[in-house]
Amino acid sequence: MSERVRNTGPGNRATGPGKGERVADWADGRLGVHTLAKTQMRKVFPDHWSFMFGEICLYSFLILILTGVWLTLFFEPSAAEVEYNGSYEPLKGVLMTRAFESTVDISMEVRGGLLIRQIHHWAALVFVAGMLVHMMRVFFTGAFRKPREINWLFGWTLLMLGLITGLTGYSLPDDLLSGTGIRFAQGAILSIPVVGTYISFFLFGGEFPGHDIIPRLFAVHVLLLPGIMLGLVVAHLILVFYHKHTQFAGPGRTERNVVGAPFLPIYIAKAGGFFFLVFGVLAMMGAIATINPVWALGPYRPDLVGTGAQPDWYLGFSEGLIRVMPSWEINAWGHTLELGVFIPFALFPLIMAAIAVYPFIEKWVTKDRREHHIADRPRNAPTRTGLGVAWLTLYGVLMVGGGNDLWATHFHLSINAITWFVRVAFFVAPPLAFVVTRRICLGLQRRDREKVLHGRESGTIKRLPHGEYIEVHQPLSQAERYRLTAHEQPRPHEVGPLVDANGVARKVPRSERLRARLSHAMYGPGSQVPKPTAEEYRQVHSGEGHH
Ligand code: HEM
Ligand code: HEM
Repeated sequence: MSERVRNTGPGNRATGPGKGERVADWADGRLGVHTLAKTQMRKVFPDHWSFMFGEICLYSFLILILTGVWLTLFFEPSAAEVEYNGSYEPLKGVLMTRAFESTVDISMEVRGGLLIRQIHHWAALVFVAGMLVHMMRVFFTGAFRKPREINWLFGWTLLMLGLITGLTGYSLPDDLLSGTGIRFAQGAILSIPVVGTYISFFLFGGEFPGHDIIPRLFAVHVLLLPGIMLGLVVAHLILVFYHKHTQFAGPGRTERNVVGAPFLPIYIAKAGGFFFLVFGVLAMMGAIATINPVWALGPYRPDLVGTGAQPDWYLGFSEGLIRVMPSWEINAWGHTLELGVFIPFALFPLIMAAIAVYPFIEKWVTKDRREHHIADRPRNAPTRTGLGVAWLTLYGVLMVGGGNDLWATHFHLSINAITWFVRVAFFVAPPLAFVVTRRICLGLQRRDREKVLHGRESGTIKRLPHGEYIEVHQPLSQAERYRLTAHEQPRPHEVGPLVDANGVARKVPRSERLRARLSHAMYGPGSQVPKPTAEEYRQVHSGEGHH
């Protein structure tokens, strides 16, 4: 016992450094980890429930890698045709690709195979959902502002790569549903003017479906995209560390400090626990909720399409774009331009790109070059919040379009009526959502103002001696009043007088006028309720002192 203590302990003057210390010294001399750990491990992270979404992305991504590597041990990305002879009776004697057969084998023969497959698929759905919610959290709190614009772009790239990784994974098992997905993608590629056919032949190694696409998608799915994503995730997290996390306004919190718990030991314990929680929930979903039962769908055949064929949820909006688009087609000089497919195909990246460039547009409008480490409350940026909700509404409307068949069968509606509803809602719903959201934000700002000036409604009604009824208001704490009034209320940008002092017309570039107009939309009188001033507060609370 005493031997062990002597060898592994910190050591003393008589015995010199302990073994553990020597190993640590050796490693530190080569990696410099001590200095790194000393500066980084005590890094402080602020706490808020919405900061958990980034962690959900991270953990589901790790779970995808773990389960994905396991799946590669059994999955065979081969389009070679085989006759099924496994244990699942209904498929006996059916011709299929080896890819499909190996997926059925993973589900039926490999011990725990179905569970891992299902965890992988559920994790993919949660991963993309996590990214969308995390992105919207960052958007609504303005956490993309300087210095985090590049990290916003890293994140956005992760989202795009996540969508493609999901699509390539979904296509691997070569069941009827995934084959339909590949066919859909090929149709979209074919619609590209001039080069569409060439690209399709290049990707598929000849006519659709061919023998090459599954092995190619496999390499892309298990190696190329996860590799790039892993690198980007590391870069993303290094930047989160480097910039420090944003925090919500509160007493003692400034643009120059971070108030929260240290990474080690508090955050690492919380994060570790949360990882297992996410893993546990995904394992439970994988265990109890069937997802992609490929054996019931059967192998892919180019001449068949199953009813109710749907992509995974996150691609529902691209499906919607295609389904609701009128089938416009132009035939000229012996060529066909398939606008009914090409326009939606081109709109898809544009809708996504709008979100990528937003921070730069906002910066151009506000001309704000300062760093921002205090997160906005969404209500205090009504125009931005309105735009975010409008974007989400568009996404939602298109998802309804993508599932038009399911809406029709489940709610006994006409599919044409749904298609027309989506066509109209595509143009009407986002602006409507924008206006309604802005009004709600302004209403909430007004409520904050009331609360600061008059306190919180207590629900207690009092009758005064002269007969008047009043509701007793409880004053807010000083900390709460600070929280509700800490935000800035910038003035909109003005173009200034259009004639100079000598009465000569001043040239104002069109871009400047546009900027001033947008700036008014963001910060004009209709976009923010003036927050109470100290003078107003004093007036309300001087003398009469009650509600
Ligand atoms: C694989 C996907 C992703 C992972 C693993 C990930 C992970 C994280 C984590 C753990 C944080 C710190 C905690 C938090 O704020 O939630 C964070 C912050 C951040 N993420 Fe992501 N993220 C991903 C995707 C995205 C996307 C899609 C965007 C935006 C388009 C984005 C933009 C940001 C920004 C700007 C921050 C800094 C936020 C702040 O300081 O308030 N991330 N990310
Ligand atoms: C970013 C992350 C990833 C996403 C979104 C994703 C998504 C998917 C999806 C939706 C499927 C279809 C599952 C099914 O059969 O129902 C799939 C299959 C597959 N994935 Fe992934 N995956 C990811 C990462 C990985 C990684 C890192 C690997 C391996 C290193 C991997 C290996 C596989 C394999 C071998 C299959 C085919 C087996 C099967 O379908 O059961 N995946 N993936």
